Amino acid sequence: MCQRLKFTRPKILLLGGEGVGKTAFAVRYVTKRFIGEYDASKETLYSHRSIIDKEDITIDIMDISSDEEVVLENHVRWADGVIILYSITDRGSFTKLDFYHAVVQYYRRHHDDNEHAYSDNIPMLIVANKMDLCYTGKTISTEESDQLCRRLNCRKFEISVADSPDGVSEVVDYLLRNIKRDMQKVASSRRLPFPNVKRVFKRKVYRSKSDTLQ
Ligand SMILES: Nc1nc2c(ncn2[C@@H]2O[C@H](COP(=O)(O)OP(=O)(O)OP(=O)(O)O)[C@@H](O)[C@H]2O)c(=O)[nH]1
Repeated sequence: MCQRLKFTRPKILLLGGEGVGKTAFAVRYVTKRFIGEYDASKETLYSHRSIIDKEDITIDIMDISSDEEVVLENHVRWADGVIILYSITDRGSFTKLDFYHAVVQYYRRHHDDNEHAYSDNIPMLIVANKMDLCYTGKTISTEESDQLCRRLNCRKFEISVADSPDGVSEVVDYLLRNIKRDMQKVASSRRLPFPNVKRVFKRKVYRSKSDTLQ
């Protein structure tokens, strides 16, 4: 179950190793610009208005630079969707994908908070960033990362935040549609008893009408 069923303000969390391009990704999405050097501040929340499938929404994107347990726990529970980035030039950041994936799953499934029920299956994507550097020598191959993403059951996107804003938009739009679909699924499963009640009620009315006619 998910505690938020309204798509008007979806929340996206960016995770990934140091220097993979999380801030560059968020700034690119919000401003369409790539400025090269970014503040390595602890966490920044970016808010951006956009039209998705004719809906006017505000998207919150959280960029955190900490692997502290409590920080990860709070933000994973805050999010409606997660993007895990790695840099194709940094094997350490690729190896960390398993860790972030496990952390997200763990904190969505284990909590003492009875007031909120969190969605276990939060939409999660993997982004291979810095594809503009793919010809420079030691990089993570597409085949290797495909294999890992299949095992983690995550959709992967290969982009270069530096090269163009298109990949970033494609990733965010894809995640937003998945968040929306999940929220609609939960909302309709909560509405389910009502059509059943209606059907039973209609049947009763019909039966009592036909009783009077006979
Ligand atoms: N070549 C190339 N460099 C990139 C790309 N995306 C980001 N960078 C560079 O990578 C460096 C780190 O980017 P950041 O956005 O600060 O990375 P981060 O993940 O937020 O880093 P931390 O907050 O320190 O964890 C910067 O120098 C960026 O200019 C890309 O697609 N290609």
